[in-house]
Amino acid sequence: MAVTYSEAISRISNYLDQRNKATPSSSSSSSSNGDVLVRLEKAVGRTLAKDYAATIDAPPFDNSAMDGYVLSSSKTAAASPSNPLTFQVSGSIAAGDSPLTLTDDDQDEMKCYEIMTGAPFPLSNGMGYDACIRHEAVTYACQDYDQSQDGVQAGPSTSDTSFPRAKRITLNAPVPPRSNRKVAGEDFRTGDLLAKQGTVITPGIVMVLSSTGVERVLVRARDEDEEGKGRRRRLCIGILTTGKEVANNHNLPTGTLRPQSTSVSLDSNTDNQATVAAATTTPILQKGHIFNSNAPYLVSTLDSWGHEPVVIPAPSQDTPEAFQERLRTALPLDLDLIITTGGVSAGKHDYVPSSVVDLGGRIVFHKTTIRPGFPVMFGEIPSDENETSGVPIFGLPGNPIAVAACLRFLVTVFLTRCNAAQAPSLGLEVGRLLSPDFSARQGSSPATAGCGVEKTPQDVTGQKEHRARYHKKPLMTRCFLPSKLHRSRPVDAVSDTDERGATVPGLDMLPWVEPLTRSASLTKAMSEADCWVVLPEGKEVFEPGEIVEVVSMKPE
Ligand SMILES: Nc1nc2c(c(=O)[nH]1)N[C@H]1C(S)=C(S)[C@@H](COP(=O)(O)OP(=O)(O)OC[C@H]3O[C@@H](n4cnc5c(N)ncnc54)[C@H](O)[C@@H]3O)O[C@H]1N2
Ligand code: MOO
Repeated sequence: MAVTYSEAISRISNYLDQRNKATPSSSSSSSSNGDVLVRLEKAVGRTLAKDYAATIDAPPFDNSAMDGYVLSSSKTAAASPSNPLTFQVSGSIAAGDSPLTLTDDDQDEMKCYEIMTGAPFPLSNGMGYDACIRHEAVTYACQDYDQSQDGVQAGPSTSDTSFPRAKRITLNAPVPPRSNRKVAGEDFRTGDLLAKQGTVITPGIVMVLSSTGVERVLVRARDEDEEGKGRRRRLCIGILTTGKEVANNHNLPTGTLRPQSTSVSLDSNTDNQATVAAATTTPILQKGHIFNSNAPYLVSTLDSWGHEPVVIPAPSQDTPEAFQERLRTALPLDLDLIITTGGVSAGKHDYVPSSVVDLGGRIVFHKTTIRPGFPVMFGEIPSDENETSGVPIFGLPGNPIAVAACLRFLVTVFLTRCNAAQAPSLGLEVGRLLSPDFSARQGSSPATAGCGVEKTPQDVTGQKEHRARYHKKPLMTRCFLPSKLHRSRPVDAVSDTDERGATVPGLDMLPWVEPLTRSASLTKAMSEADCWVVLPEGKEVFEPGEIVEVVSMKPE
């Protein structure tokens, strides 16, 4: 059962109340002059010394936003409760698989394939399987169930949504064309400028650059005094990313990042161009794979907050056994916290929560009514030796913006309550909501983050321009939207009057906030965002000009 955001926070606090933990600290610094090449995840707060453009389309291929079934939407047009349509399940497509090429047979008959979140859509000549339906939205004939195989059973807390093994599925309603399909290039296209020379690097920029395969960046030199961070206590935090589709391009140093400096000074280098070129060559991406943006995002953010991220090598295979083995080998590192990404929702390979249980640990909560980040899990696995308390573990969803939201709004609660180290204050302020036209930026990606912009009735008839749109979200969900803060009034902002046209004093003093995306996977929006807009539970519709909570994303 999903818990509310406030329940999730109080469970984290209660969990920590029951522990009494201290953590050691360490410090280091390095110095250099001239432009330097530094590892991307060490570059937050530094200034870019050159432009960075995308070297691939992102996502690189059309892929599924949900765990479910991929089929031809046109064949579902006649489906209704009185005319249920049955589809044969021909096979399964996992994230990391090469895109399947459909046969004529596949296209002619009432067939479908299981497809997992992030898995490539099948290739076809035009017609093809264009849409995915979530597995929770189909029905199964009883004799088709076989939950005893395939490691599908995911433990007590996930049994409600584990992926059934079925030979046939039945639909009672048409599937809209291209549903739940994330389209190649909808985030950004090859050649798009992702970050300009002179920009101060934020974790959001780390996210977008790493999703195009950048590992090191050229930055301006500075006197590295580490901003006094060494005086603060740090938590040692293990980072483990899962998913066989995630290319292991970011050979992030395993173990702590602190002791070594990976920067290369170009000041006295006679072969600067060649060095930069060699360090900025994009690694080759296999079909069906994506670059890992979660690990660099987590490492860089935690590092900039003064913690000590430790990269745990990715599991050798995408199996529960290999994942559990990695967790076991990380235990002697004496970690204060483990953060994993991916594998927590409803797919066949989503084994993180069940692995926590299999390792003898416990789940404190799994799923919260937040978007993005709904499937997030928090729990504990037993420690290595005779420790009385185990190692706390956050299982964050795989979608990069869900990772960012969960880090900011759940993991920071843990850090603050642990108190040892720096956790950024929420930097709360309020701003007035702008309702931009998301469609310009969203491609055809579904609103996996659960919040969208809808037209008012007047807008639908074409009588008003887009500022008449409003934000709509599920009533009891809390939404976190990566947004841009405008200190001066944007041209298309609504007026400072109330519904009756009366001027509201003081309203013109507030900044404006422009949500940039409602998707959980568009990393480019994260690179442009400087704050989060928080849309609370209990309210579905947010009008343009409405006052909302704003949380800064600026590096501390
Ligand atoms: N049938 C359903 N499908 C999905 C549901 C659901 O309720 N029913 N929930 C959706 C939501 S919400 C989210 S969020 C995602 C999260 O799923 P997982 O945590 O299991 O994550 P994955 O499936 O492994 O990956 C999701 C997505 O993110 C990409 N990814 C994974 N790791 C990385 C990385 N290190 N760097 C960049 N991108 C990464 C991955 O390729 C997928 O596209 O599930 C929905 N599905
Ligand atoms: O809740 Mo998931 O995090 O799309 O976005």
